[in-house]
Amino acid sequence: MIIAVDGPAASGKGTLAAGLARHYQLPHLDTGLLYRAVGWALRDEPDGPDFEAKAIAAAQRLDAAHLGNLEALTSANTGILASRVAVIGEVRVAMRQYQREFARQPGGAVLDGRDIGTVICPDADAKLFIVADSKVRMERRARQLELRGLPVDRYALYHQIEERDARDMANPHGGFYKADDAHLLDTTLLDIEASLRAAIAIVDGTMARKAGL
Ligand SMILES: Nc1ncnc2c1ncn2[C@@H]1O[C@H](COP(=O)(O)OP(=O)(O)OP(=O)(O)O)[C@@H](O)[C@H]1O
Ligand SMILES: Nc1ccn([C@@H]2O[C@H](COP(=O)(O)O)[C@@H](O)[C@H]2O)c(=O)n1
Repeated sequence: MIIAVDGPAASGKGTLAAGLARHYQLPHLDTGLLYRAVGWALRDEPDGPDFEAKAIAAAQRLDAAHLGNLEALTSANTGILASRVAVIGEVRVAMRQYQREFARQPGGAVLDGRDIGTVICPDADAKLFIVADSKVRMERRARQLELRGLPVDRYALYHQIEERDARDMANPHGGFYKADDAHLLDTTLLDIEASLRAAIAIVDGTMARKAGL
């Protein structure tokens, strides 16, 4: 079974995808980490003239087995860099095959990102599109950073999330929208457990319908 989980920044899609993977005992790929790894490779020259060429080269040599530096990869600045490299068509092409192979492994997989249900796995068995109010997303991200002992400027964080959303939604090479057959799940008023219960109910319902039950 392939489960596609998409949604904007800090909507909770990674948390839900990991919970679904545990529940259905499937491997999970956070595809945002791939883009973050390419963005991170460009951290020392974010405004250099060769940004695009270097991003493409970094994407083409990316070894997805080495996404270990989570502290650096999940920082807000790396998120911004990731959204900048993600608008480069050749970067997206270089990432595609790995994601599709991951999805097609025996038994299936859970993938979360922005274009899983639309571009990477349009035939996924179940698709979820996770949303939450921007201020709630900012507050969740702020608490996540505070738990890591990092200083948080909520005003800056809110604008970083908005900037990333705006760039992602305008991405001419993206498929950053809800697929027609994806189920919308708004987690604004749901905690993590309630969101996961709702997501499992959606997946079970989708699979039952497809099996004609
Ligand atoms: N329903 C929820 N209620 C409260 N907190 C949540 C909920 N869902 C996720 N969180 C928390 O919000 C933070 C962001 O969640 P998560 O990393 O899953 O979002 P994401 O959409 O994958 O983010 P990104 O796009 O930046 O990778 C985490 O600290 C997570 O524990
Ligand atoms: N399938 C995807 C996943 C991510 N991106 C880009 O990477 C940025 C970081 O992703 P997070 O999921 O970790 O927030 C994101 O803002 C997108 O620009 C993507 O293009 N496609």
